[in-house]
Amino acid sequence: MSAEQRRIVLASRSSQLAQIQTNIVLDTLKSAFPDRAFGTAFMSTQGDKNQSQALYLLGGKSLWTKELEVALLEGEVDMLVHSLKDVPTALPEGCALGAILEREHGEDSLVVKKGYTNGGKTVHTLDDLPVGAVVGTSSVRRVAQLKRLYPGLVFQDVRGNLNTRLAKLDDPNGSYAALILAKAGLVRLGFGDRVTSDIVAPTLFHAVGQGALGVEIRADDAEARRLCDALTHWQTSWRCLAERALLRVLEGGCSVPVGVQSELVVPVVPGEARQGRLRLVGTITALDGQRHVEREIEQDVSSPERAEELGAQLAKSLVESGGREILDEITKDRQGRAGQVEESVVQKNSEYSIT
Ligand SMILES: NCc1[nH]cc(CCC(=O)O)c1CC(=O)O
Repeated sequence: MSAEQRRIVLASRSSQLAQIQTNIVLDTLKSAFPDRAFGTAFMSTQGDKNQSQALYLLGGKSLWTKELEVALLEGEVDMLVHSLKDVPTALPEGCALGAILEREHGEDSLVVKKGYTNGGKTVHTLDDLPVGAVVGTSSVRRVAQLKRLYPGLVFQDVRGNLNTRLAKLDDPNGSYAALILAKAGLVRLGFGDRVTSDIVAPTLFHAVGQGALGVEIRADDAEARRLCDALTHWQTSWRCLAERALLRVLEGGCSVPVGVQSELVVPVVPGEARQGRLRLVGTITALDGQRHVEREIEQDVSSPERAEELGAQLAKSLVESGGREILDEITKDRQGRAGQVEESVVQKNSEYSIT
């Protein structure tokens, strides 16, 4: 290895979860390329700065990524480590997804308040909660899907980083009986023991890309792309590319009530080219939970492009079976309520140091 090799700088948001995720990628790269030099940079984004406005009304799809992309395109950093679910389906000109890492937990989890009981009975699942119990989540996807099945529960917004949210939950004077959070985030932050139960499909379809890490690079950076190949888990990648293709057709970000479930069954045939049977389920739910469309597609795929085609095909089927009306209604509602929210001009973020 030559000494002139450039140092590769990984960057992410400065939240604790983002830093842990960046270090996961850093460690993987270091062990795959022990002779190379790597650095990290952490910065805050629009989403971090605006903690009071409901995510649903903030609207912008690039809340968590824009400032980072500016630094990437200016060549100050080389790889952005994101929770894939926060990455818009359309990337800015010059940016590309270099890697998608293995998804260990795609599902959502219920976290019940410490010491909370329903009339003396332990609460394990949503079914054990009493009518009127307050469940905290800031995701319209979760609220829409769960309102439909649990009309007796009260869903309330909760913001802040995970530590803040858990503190709000456990506050003896607080109003939440439980929270719903992505399992992946809880586990990575070391709060896996707080998971009371998982909430999975068909009760709750998770978000597109949930639980997987994505690495964004400059589209023309061949070296970064090569390093990314060592990070990619192709099975997760094909599943997530299909999920993202579905969302791209629906023109939504992480703040639309679109849920998915995917599975790639790979035949055990040593030496054969990559292939598998991809099953993808997609859902669109009205914000009040009254209408819900659910469609499924299953096919043998032998390339990521084919997986994406399947996702796009499923999106069309969702749109044609009532999804279009639900999405149009949400757009109208949002335009009415968020008229005053301006997309702020994103400037270069100078409050970070590369280490
Ligand atoms: N925007 C929130 C967000 N983005 C990624 C995660 C968790 C990690 C993941 O889903 O990969 C979370 C928190 C949550 O939804 O509970």
